[in-house]
Amino acid sequence: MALSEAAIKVKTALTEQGLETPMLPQTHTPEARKEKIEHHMKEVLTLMALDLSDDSLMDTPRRIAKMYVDEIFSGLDYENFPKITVIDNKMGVDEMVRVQDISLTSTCEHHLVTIDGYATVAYLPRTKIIGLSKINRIVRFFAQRPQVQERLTQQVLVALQTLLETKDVAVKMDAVHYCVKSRGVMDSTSSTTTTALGGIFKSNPATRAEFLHQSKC
Ligand SMILES: Nc1nc2c(ncn2[C@@H]2O[C@H](COP(=O)(O)OP(=O)(O)OP(=O)(O)O)[C@@H](O)[C@H]2O)c(=O)[nH]1
Ligand SMILES: [Zn+2]
Repeated sequence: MALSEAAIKVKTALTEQGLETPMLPQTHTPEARKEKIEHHMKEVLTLMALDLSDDSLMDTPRRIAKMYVDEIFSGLDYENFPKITVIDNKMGVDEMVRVQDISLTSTCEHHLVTIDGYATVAYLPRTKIIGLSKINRIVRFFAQRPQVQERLTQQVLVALQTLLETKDVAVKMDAVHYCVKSRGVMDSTSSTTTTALGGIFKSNPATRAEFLHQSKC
């Protein structure tokens, strides 16, 4: 399947800015990927001494393969980039558009455990306006990869800057990392905030403050 024009533009911009996830070219179809992952997951679980002949565990390798390829890591494949609706700003909107409390689950690339949080995204329309749900879908696309929160925040910024043809975009994320909560340092209360500010959100203190202080997350 050919990639959409939006997917190609975003991928190119991320690569040029050194913000693309370290990835190899996709060499297998999704079905072939699932088969191979299932095979290797069987080995991993068997090495952990789990009895995969048990009826509750039997399908776990297949479930994990399907979950990786179709769900939590589907954002590694630009064929899954959301269909984007961008329209010309004929009505001349020039005030901040903000979508807040976008729920976000991702996966930490160091431990492959959950990152759970919220994103707030804002932009100042110039020539283009984007369908609101597409902002949530872009956040979700990049969240469905193994991630570090800083890169995820930047990827959403650059994707929107590219599609909206303006630098005036801001992204803030607040998330709990289960690699910090459920293992390792076992801190159950801390959360991490990251911001990526472009254009006027970076250069103008009032716009920056308006975004940072009014965003709930
Ligand atoms: N900057 C950043 N670090 C992250 C993120 N997610 C996880 N990490 C950190 O990645 C680091 C990996 O450190 P290592 O020392 O190699 O791994 P580890 O031995 O499992 O470390 P501990 O978690 O401290 O037990 C840890 O400090 C994690 O907290 C993220 O989104 N951003
Ligand atoms: Zn981690």
